[in-house]
Amino acid sequence: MAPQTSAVDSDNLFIPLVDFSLFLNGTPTERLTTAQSILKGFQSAGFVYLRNHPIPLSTVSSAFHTSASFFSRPLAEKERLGWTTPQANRGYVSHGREKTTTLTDASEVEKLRAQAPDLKESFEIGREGEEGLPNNWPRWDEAGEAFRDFMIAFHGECKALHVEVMRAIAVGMGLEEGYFDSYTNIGDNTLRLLHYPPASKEVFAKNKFQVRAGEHSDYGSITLLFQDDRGGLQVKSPNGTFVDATPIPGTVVVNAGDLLARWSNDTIKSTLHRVVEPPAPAQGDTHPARYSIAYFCNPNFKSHIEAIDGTFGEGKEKRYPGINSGDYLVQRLAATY
Ligand SMILES: O=C(O)CCC(=O)C(=O)O
Ligand SMILES: [Fe+2]
Repeated sequence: MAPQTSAVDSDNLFIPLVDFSLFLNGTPTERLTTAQSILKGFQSAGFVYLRNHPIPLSTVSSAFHTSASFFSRPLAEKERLGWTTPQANRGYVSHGREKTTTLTDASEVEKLRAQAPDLKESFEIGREGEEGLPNNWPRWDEAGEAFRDFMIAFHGECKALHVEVMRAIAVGMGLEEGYFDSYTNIGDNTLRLLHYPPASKEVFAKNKFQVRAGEHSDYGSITLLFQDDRGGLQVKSPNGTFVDATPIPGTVVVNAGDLLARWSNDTIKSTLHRVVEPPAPAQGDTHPARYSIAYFCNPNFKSHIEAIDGTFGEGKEKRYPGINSGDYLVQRLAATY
């Protein structure tokens, strides 16, 4: 048996910490038991943490550095790369920051930003080569080119991990391991860089509803979430409380999205999560910035999603009609932007 360790074990929320190398390179028995642990994590918590995953830690670390240098650019430069439509779902998203654009003094900008109700900015990167939907790459000479080249490669590495996690789900379900391959091969996935700017303790103390990211579930198949060591991510437990999903260095947090829950006839859970004031003490009056990188995976946009074999029949009815993956995503994005 693969050892059962937990990343989170609180209030009936048990999120397993799984050694993914045992799925990729283990004995047939290790591969099977690892796949079963992963599936069980998605069925009970909707979340798993994977360690020893195939994306080198140095690559993840470079992704964070590259992201931080992107967000450190002047707001006006980033706003030129602005997100446009749910169909494109690419570009820079600033929340509650537009009013600061006329300020030039950095400390004034910082003060205003700390008071603003929405405490994050993001940059969305889609698949290269999707017809008519180019990425909004920055045109900042070498820095812009280096950013683009790095992120295209990182998108590809995350795409490969999506394929493998879906294979683990297939094996865990007792299906042929390539069952999902024809849904994951195109890579219609979105890489989202996230920056939660420094926020004063007071902003949170003043308003108990103040969060860095409001509670939500993700939309697609799975999300790969890389977080820094600040903390603040919380996952809703079966008891209805929010439990800290504490960062564990070297791991990637993987959670199931709504479309996978639907695809699995609700045997897999898509669980609510949010980002709140970090548990770590602020430096003086201010919490430092937090960075995270979310890679939202989807079945190929052209795929038709019908309940997975084995999740219905023998007294279990099919709960949802079939749906096109791309239409589903656009419909969900249109409701939130
Ligand atoms: O920043 C995080 O840790 C979570 C972000 C998230 O849940 C999302 O963007 O969907
Ligand atoms: Fe999320």
